[in-house]
Amino acid sequence: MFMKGILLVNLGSPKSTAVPHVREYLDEFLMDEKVIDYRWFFRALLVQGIILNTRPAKSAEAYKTVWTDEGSPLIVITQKIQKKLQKLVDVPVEIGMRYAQPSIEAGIQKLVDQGVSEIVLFPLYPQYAMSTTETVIEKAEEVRKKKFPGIKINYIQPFYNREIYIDCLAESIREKLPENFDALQFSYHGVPERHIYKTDPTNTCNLNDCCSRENNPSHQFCYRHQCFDVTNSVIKKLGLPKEKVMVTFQSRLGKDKWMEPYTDETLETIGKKGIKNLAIVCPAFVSDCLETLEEISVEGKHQFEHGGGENFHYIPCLNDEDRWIDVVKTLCEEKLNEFYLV
Ligand SMILES: C=CC1=C(C)c2cc3[nH]c(cc4nc(cc5[nH]c(cc1n2)c(C)c5CCC(=O)O)C(CCC(=O)O)=C4C)c(C)c3C=C
Ligand SMILES: [Fe+2]
Ligand SMILES: [Fe+2]
Repeated sequence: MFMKGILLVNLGSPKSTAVPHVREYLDEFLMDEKVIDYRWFFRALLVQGIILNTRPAKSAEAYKTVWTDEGSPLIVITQKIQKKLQKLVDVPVEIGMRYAQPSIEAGIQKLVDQGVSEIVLFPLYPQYAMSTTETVIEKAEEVRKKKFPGIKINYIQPFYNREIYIDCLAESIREKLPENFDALQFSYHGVPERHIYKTDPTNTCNLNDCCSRENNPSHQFCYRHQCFDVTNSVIKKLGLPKEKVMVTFQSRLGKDKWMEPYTDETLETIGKKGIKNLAIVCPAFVSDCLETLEEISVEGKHQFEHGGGENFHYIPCLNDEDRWIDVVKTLCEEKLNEFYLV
């Protein structure tokens, strides 16, 4: 009898806010060729020769502002999701991080120690990206082949267009929206434009109208399309007019051209254009983390106020809301059941 289990995978955080730990984490993260997709020599030159000289100290300061007594918000929230899900399913649930600890390997080992040989692995990213879903699957396959050749892994695909997820996100936003707002901004983590072209198997995405066209086969791997699709589906559910909604991309790094418009530049300018009351949500993240709690809630608020805005309202991620745990459960159970079919 094959025993099944679930591995929830998130991005990962440094071990602590100490600069050496942040450096170690950034080194692993940014030396991933699915994240900084230059050839090894140029990646090492950029990451180890330039970025790691200054960024760890700056990032460590940022992490200090969001760190809790229990640790990194991203990891603490992922653990909360694990605990709640574990109460709802009768197979073991563990977590693994793509970078740093607890690793994907440690998560699989914990499952194997409990007798599991068939794993449903859930990359906790609604939209597909080379730097998220793809690198998680690649890493898990590498670990499986090297260390656990006898186990099977079934991967949950990006769920950006699943109705249960859209309903859940829309309801969560509806509950948290302030009574009066001039605009609702959807701020997604950005990626370099090059990544979109690189992962498009059809070579048809022009980073513009193609992302909004219906049924283009490039959509399956187009992060940009998937971000717009989530936005459109959610605002339809909320009954919001398009004129009241903005989509922007945050967290860019380096000198490459990233997807536009940029969140920070938008926040700096919209106040003067008459948007005084802003609500902002970050649906590329299922759990709050440095990029939402510091970059948006704190820095983004300053940028908005600096540019003439008045009321800034950050809408938290789904985190461990019960309705989201139900979605996680449903998506996991679908994949668990597929094991019976093969
Ligand atoms: C949600 C999806 C994410 C995508 C897509 C993504 C791409 C991406 N990120 C970087 C560089 C950095 N990201 C950092 C933090 C970070 N990124 C995500 C998610 C996505 N990244 C999360 C959830 C977090 C937070 C982690 C935490 O511990 O809370 C950081 C580190 C922090 C910092 O120094 O700002 C970097 C660097 C690139 C280059 C990239 C695509 C190519
Ligand atoms: Fe596209
Ligand atoms: Fe990132």
